[in-house]
Amino acid sequence: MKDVNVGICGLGTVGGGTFNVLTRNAAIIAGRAGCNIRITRVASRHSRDDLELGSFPFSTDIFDVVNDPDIDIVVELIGGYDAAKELVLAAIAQGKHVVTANKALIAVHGNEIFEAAEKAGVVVAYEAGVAGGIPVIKAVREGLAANRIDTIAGIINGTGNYILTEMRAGREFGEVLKEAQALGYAEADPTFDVEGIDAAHKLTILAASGFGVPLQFEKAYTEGISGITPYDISHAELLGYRVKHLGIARRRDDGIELRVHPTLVPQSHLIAQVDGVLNAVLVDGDAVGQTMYYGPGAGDEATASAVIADIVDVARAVASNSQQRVPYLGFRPEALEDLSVLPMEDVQSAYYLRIQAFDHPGVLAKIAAILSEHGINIESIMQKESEFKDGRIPVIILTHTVQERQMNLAIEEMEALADIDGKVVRIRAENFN
Ligand SMILES: NC(=O)c1ccc[n+]([C@@H]2O[C@H](COP(=O)([O-])OP(=O)(O)OC[C@H]3O[C@@H](n4cnc5c(N)ncnc54)[C@H](O)[C@@H]3O)[C@@H](O)[C@H]2O)c1
Ligand SMILES: N[C@@H](CCO)C(=O)O
Ligand code: NA
Repeated sequence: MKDVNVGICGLGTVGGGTFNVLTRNAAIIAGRAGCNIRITRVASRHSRDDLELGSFPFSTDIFDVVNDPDIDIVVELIGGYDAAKELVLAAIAQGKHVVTANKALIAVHGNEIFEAAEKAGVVVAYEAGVAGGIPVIKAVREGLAANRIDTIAGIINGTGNYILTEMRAGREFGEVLKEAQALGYAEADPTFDVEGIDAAHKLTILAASGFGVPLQFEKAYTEGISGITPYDISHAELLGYRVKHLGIARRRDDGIELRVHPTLVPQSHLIAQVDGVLNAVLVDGDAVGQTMYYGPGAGDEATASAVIADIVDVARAVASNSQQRVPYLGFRPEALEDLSVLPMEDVQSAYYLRIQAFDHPGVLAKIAAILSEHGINIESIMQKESEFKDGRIPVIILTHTVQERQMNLAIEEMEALADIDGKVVRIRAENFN
């Protein structure tokens, strides 16, 4: 059997997991790949005493991997933008294939990287970057190749889902975030998880590869979970909904909705049942209907599973000298459609609203009149006995689907009423029927 040589850059959570699984399952993997996949070099800022690294060269300089003429595949697991981009472009320039788990890099610099890789005839594979161990890029680019895909939505950040799940059980945000960091789930900068930036990176990649459009991360709408209160989580539950942090991409005739935000989903929907570090991605194709992909979204060996699946794909091509490639974004570059991301005001959604009203006669009628003027229908309304004993009563409303522009105007008018205290809390809601 032929040898295919792999160099790993970055020996942290994912690098360590990749090393361990490739070593432990070498025979199984060789049987599937039809070649021996050998780690012949590792580079990282620090070595790891807990790994049995063996006799191959280890260095602290990642460019030692790129410059090693014997290496066929460079595995980028350092994370971040600048050094990773330099590394990947240098590998491509040397005619080496690249496997990465770095969704930030692909979402922000992917158009440029893929163009360079196409010219050089090398693969840049990124399955581990999207929904961790779930083979969702494989599903979207290959398994669903027959379909026109119009909706991709799901829970695509493990850390955020872990936090929301634990908050539902009454735990405190900061404490749970620290736990997710200790478990190796969180990004180097955990605001990427909590503020939805990481989910927006992944959604950008999913939308591009599912819809066949260029990567447009800078136009994604991103709202995090740091403003979600236990009060709204429990009141959503009373209404039969669960608060989840979702990425939602919709292809419409006039453009693409690309948005990450906390979302109410019916408790009965499969997505509502996805807890902890697990992720789930729902894909709606015109031929197949709705399919859902579920599994661990982060963690060392779960993510390594996806890294190695990409290594196997590339190794098969290297070992058989094949020039056949799956296009980077599922579609040939010349077939990508010039469809741009819609402004958030054009997005359509249902809404959960929490309004702190003073207990004045007629206040409910005024709220209803404002909503009605903007064509917003009420699905249900709940007026709570004041828990604050200060004359304010929370009014909770669930609306039908409406354009965000209309909702913005209605909220502005409600907040201007003397009968209403402070800001109206708004959380979007989706049914995915
Ligand atoms: N942790 C997860 O569950 C997970 C899941 C999917 C994708 N990812 C992605 O995988 C990548 C790695 O994440 P991680 O959690 O393993 O991070 P990590 O911080 O645990 O590991 C990164 C490693 O790279 C090394 N490194 C960083 N920059 C370097 C440089 N310039 N030169 C040499 N070494 C350098 C660090 O010393 C560290 O050992 C990131 O892009 C991340 O977004 C992580
Ligand atoms: N920080 C990311 C890692 C997986 O991409 C998450 O929690 O989902
Ligand atoms: Na994946």
